[in-house]
Amino acid sequence: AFKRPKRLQHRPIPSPPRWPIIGNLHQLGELQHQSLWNLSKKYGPVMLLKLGKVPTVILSSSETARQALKDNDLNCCSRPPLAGARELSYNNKDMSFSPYNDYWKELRKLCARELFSAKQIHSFQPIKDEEIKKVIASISESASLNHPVNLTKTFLALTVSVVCKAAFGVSFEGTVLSNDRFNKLVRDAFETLGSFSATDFIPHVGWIIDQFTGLQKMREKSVRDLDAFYEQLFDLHKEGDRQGREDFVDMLLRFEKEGTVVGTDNLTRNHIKAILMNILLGGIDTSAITMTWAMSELARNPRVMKKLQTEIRSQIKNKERISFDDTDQLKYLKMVIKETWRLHPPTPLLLPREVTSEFDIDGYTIPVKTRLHVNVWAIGRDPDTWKDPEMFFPERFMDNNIDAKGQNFELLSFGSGRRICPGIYMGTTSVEFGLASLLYHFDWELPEGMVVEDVDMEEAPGLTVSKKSELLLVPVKYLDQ
Ligand code: HEM
Repeated sequence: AFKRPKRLQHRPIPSPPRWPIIGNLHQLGELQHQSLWNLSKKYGPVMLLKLGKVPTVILSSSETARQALKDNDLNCCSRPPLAGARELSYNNKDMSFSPYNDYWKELRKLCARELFSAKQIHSFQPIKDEEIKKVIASISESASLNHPVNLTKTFLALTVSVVCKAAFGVSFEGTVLSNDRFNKLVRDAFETLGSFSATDFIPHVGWIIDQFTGLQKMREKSVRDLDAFYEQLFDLHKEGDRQGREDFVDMLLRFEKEGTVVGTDNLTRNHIKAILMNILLGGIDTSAITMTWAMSELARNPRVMKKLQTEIRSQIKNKERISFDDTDQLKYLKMVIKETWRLHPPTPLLLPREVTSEFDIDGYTIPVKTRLHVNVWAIGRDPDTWKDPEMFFPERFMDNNIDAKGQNFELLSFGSGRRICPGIYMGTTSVEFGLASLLYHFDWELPEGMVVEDVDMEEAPGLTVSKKSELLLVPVKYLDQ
């Protein structure tokens, strides 16, 4: 048989030893980004794993991430077919898990215009004002009783209510997903999306394993519960029932009725459900997770908390509402949020990409059909990029222009390239507004008997990574108002 001359042979990509059938699956552990980080310290920033039958390359440095997401974006901007995602997205009819095709391109354009534009997001401000008012009133009550507030739940409830009203035009209370159920549903959905499912990796018999481990059952339950929620939303949007401006759901339902073609597809109910899933899962949890991690870091770093509150209080003074112009001036707040994303990127391995044309990274050839993960969590802790990487030190962003908008490969919390998160502005402004409001109105103390070392920073597994234990802090009303 023909053999390539030695000098033209591909260098094999460094790879940990593997077992038959499962390959390297056993090395992943529960917190995959951490296991992969440890492996990359030994095997380098371009590392090949065999996850069952699927060749998977993990990139763990800003330089290798740049080569993939910038220099070769077009060669790797598709998504692999995944069993869990397929069910939750009605056969990949959503934006996040759709392969790279005309439907995805048109859908992204449509959502950019109708949902993610600065104009749309500014139009949601009255909703945010109203919802934050309720949150502040409820925290004030806890403050007067000296009771701790569960900030994990508070942030989730805030983003749920804002997103539901803004994007879905309905009040979340009273829908089939009451708060606590919603919380569990979102975590389960992300866990099923984040677990490496045997169906994807082991041919023919993998699905039996997923039945056995209960993953399939959990997945079916997530799909069923979410479906009931979308159906209720559609009922609430029935013609004639509502007045006022057309919201995002009204618009999608109108497109369905008019037989609108998006790329190659006639928009159907299932397409709409899949798109709503993206907003529900993509838009709510990530922002809430960011705020919870930020407050946890602030609780552990009283110096940073004080400095940030001084900035916020001198900017806001006695204003009744916090505007976009206000948060835009809060330079230290922006640094605190970036530092939070460096250490706690909500989606630590981004969403997986699939290679559609062969290309090279660091001289290694990445073949077609390879699955690609960028370990953003590892990049945020890379000692070659960051001095004292484990330290929470927002001032590190003072002397550089690094931001998270996809141009700086050291900070990739939203990804980069064609698949970059379309909700950057929506997410960033929500996080800025939520944190500024709570830090303006209250000082935050640790519950009685706790010291800063007791704030637990352990992570919970999933496609998005949240803080494992809930964050409880005691609010003290800021009286200088
Ligand atoms: C702090 C907030 C957020 C973070 C950290 C975040 C993070 C991410 C990341 C890492 C990706 C994958 C990028 C890649 O594969 O390269 C992504 C994709 C996506 N995000 Fe976000 N996100 C946030 C907020 C939002 C919001 C508010 C929405 C919508 C309401 C949203 C909707 C989406 C969608 C639809 C995609 C899929 C894009 C595609 O594949 O074309 N995200 N996000």
